[in-house]
Amino acid sequence: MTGSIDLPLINLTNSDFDAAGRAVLDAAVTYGFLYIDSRATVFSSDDVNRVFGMAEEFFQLPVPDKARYRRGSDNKGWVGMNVETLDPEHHERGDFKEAFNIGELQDEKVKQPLPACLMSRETDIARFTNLCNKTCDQILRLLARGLEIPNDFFASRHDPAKGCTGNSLRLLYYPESASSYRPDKDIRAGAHSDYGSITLLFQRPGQPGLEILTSDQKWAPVPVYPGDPAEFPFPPILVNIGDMLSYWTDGLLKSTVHRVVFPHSDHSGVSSPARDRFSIAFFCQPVGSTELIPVPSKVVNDYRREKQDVNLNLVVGYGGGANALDIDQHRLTAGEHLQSRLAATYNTIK
Ligand SMILES: O=C(O)CCC(=O)C(=O)O
Ligand SMILES: [Fe+2]
Repeated sequence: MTGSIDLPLINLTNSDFDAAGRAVLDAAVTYGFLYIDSRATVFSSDDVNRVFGMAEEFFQLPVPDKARYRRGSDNKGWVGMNVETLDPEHHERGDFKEAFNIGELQDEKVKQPLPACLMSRETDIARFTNLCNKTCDQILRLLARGLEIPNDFFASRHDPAKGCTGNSLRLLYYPESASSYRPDKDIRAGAHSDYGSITLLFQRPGQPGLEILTSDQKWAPVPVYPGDPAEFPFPPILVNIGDMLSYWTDGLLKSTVHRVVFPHSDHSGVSSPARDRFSIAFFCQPVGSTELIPVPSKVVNDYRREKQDVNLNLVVGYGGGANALDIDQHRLTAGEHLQSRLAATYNTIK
């Protein structure tokens, strides 16, 4: 473990589009992670709090009630405690968490069975996912700007009008440790890289736990706030690059490995109080048929040439997938990649 990491804080509404594009690209190349300043987003704190409120209500339901909405092969629905194993190589037992996955909406409607406490908030869910889509669109355009390719290169390949994207809104609940918790075996979310293009992560004040694997292979905690909490209406949105953007840019953008741990002892040996953690993740993915071939960018080409020259070894480690690329292989589509990663995570590979 190392000290917590200072990730860049980006204002998406910066009127200097070129400067914002360079800043987003730089963060994506250096860390694969950045914060979006919550003082300048399309979200209000109410938008965010409403979704956390419904998550709290849902996860409090008795297990048999939640089990009626169990995750199916379409990846939608409830995932119970110890069911998903994000890092099967290092953890026998599934992650110490629950989740509820909401698939892509159509015409503002949720296309899966929902319990009453979520169904009655369908309009809030639709509003929130629209805002997530808008935010991802802004980020994808800034990345394209930074890579000096047409601004809509990525955004147009994420357009739901062109086919299913597999975008997913995920409510996450990590209970305070319970009697079944085994410190030697349990982790809240095992080390992994994300599968899609970009992930937006919403966190709550006082509920830390996310760590990222730095380039020197050390775990660095990511604070909920990158500064004084009093300055922000709600915690800045954490954004990370997923495997698909990494494939797409030949590893230039980093799909950084991360995990969620229980609160650590501080340096005086005093443990932080054990608490529940809630988070909301929005996984943004390209349209399923999109081929993940290197983008026509001079910045990417220069990087590829440099990489060949120094014969750089990319890290392919925890959870599988991060930055792995073999462009001579069969051209992977976004849909194929997503299916293979989900199969590995839920142990359905034969
Ligand atoms: O809850 C979190 O902080 C992170 C969750 C995560 O990394 C994931 O679901 O991919
Ligand atoms: Fe993740």
